[in-house]
Amino acid sequence: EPTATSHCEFAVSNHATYQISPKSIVSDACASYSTLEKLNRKVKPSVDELTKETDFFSHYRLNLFNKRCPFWNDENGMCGNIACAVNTIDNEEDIPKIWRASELGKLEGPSAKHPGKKIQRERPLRPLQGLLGENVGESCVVEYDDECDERDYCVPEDESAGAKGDYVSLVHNPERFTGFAGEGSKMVWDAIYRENCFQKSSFPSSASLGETSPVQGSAAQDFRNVLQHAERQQLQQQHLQNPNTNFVQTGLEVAEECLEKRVFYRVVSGMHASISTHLCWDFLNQTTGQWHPNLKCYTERLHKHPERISNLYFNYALLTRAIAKIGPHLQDYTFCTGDPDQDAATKAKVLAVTEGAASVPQIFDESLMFKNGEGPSLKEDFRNRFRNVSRIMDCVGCDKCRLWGKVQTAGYGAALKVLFEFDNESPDVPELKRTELVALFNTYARLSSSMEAVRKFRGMVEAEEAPERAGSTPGSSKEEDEDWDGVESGQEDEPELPPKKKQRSKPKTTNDVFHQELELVYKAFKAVIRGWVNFPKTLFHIILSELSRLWEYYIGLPVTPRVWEFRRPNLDEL
Ligand SMILES: Cc1cc2nc3c(=O)[nH]c(=O)nc-3n(C[C@H](O)[C@H](O)[C@H](O)COP(=O)(O)OP(=O)(O)OC[C@H]3O[C@@H](n4cnc5c(N)ncnc54)[C@H](O)[C@@H]3O)c2cc1C
Repeated sequence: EPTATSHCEFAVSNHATYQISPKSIVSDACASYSTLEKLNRKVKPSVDELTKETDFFSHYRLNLFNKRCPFWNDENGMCGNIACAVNTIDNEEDIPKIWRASELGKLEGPSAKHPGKKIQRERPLRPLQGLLGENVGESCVVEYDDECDERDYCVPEDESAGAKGDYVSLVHNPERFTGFAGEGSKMVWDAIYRENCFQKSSFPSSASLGETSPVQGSAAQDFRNVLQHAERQQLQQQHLQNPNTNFVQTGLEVAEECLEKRVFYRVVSGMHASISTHLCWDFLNQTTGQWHPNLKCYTERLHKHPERISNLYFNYALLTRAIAKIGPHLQDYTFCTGDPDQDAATKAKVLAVTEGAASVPQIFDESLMFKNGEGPSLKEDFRNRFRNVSRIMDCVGCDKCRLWGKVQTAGYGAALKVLFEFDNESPDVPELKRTELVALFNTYARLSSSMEAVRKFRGMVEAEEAPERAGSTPGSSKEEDEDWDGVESGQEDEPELPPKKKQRSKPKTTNDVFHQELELVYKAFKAVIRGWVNFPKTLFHIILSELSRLWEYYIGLPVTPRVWEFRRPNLDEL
């Protein structure tokens, strides 16, 4: 199995790298799918314990109701316009009220207002006066310091004057199907993805790590390469005449995706994939009222789009790195001022998670980002866009979706802050606020449970596709698990499958084996022919790039590193 270290380089983002196979490396991160899954199996119990069983991490303070959607005109404040309305099925009137989207989206469980300074002073140990429940340690929940820092990637929840928000229980409001759909959700997702349009000037060519190599490019790509080459030469000429000339190119290079922009997109898409996974896993059939995993929902939204699953795994790698990095800074953190026992227990649980996350080194290398000359302005742009995504969350017209949307954007924001603002060598380390820590660890827990759900869904898909293997428990056939992570499954909460899937399979006939073999031979034949057909084009690109390198050498310029190599074909693609 490829380990994190043996492949720790930025892979080329082409479709083949999205092949969801245990050995594939998640591009832009440095770990294979199976390494990440194995890590998740190890760390998930601690993550669940931390987020479900500690007062500190199971409550979140946010301003859920008093903020206006700043992006489109809505007279009624909270996205009350028709486009934002929650709707899934046409005849909602016909279904019982409790199964309607409007009900499903409502917040559940206890909630409490942020106490004013006076109450905080008078009742330091019970500032919420038992509103979240008698057993909740309020000194673990209330956040006293409301200051925010310009290094934040999210809009701090306490930004608007006066409204400090409410404390809500994350355990009482699981992220699951709510029925929020249609124009309302589409507008929000569209607005979020629009934030990915970075300014061209933010991207110097040196940031274009991992760009598609000419060997795999199209004709348009070749054309771009030639133009870029000419442009680079022109700049170099100018630089020779005037050493003050800036080496930043004028825009052609942004047709390529630079690493930072790709990371931004992947974070958003991975978050979207995680939300989709949860709503498909905890799905309500609004006509029968039954909650169950919805395989069709998963297949349509995720399985048919392996790049979305790849983005989900990428986010897991990114957050794992952030959690591992923050670990040492939490050794001296006080989680509960008024309850030393709970404080110690919470810290022990936090450290179990951070140490688990640190057990696979080099999962993501943040030092490769924002490191060139334009780093600071690019970082600024990156941060502002991320803040905008947080603001867009106020346009989500369903309370529970808005809650989890805000928790997760704050969680990714905190992760980015840890990755890009924490320098372990420097004494100037920004402090993470309570809200940020809660969001960070809960977002990690969301990704962790999405990965587990994807693993089980994958097993269900395989069981559907290969009925002869249906005798084994879905998602945990010994053979498959050994492929994926080298351990036998044994999860007690495997989903119930329809009865037909549980029947023992009939033994394979010679005919079945013959057809399977024939299919493999056909696929191998296709792969060979495809290789032959592509060979002249590949050769042409190799010659072109070598000539260009030769020319650079001849005129005394630094020679561009070679972009092609001999590699064995990837048999996973068969
Ligand atoms: C912030 C937020 C939180 C939400 N939380 C919940 C929730 O908790 N429960 C719930 O039931 N619903 C929730 N929703 C609604 C849910 O995400 C979907 O919008 C809804 O189920 C409708 O789905 P859809 O099939 O129309 O496609 P959508 O998921 O709305 O996707 C819109 C379009 O985006 C593209 N797309 C989809 N997934 C990805 C991806 N991963 N990467 C890149 N592009 C993609 C596709 O082209 C798709 O057509 C939430 C929506 C938002 C905006």
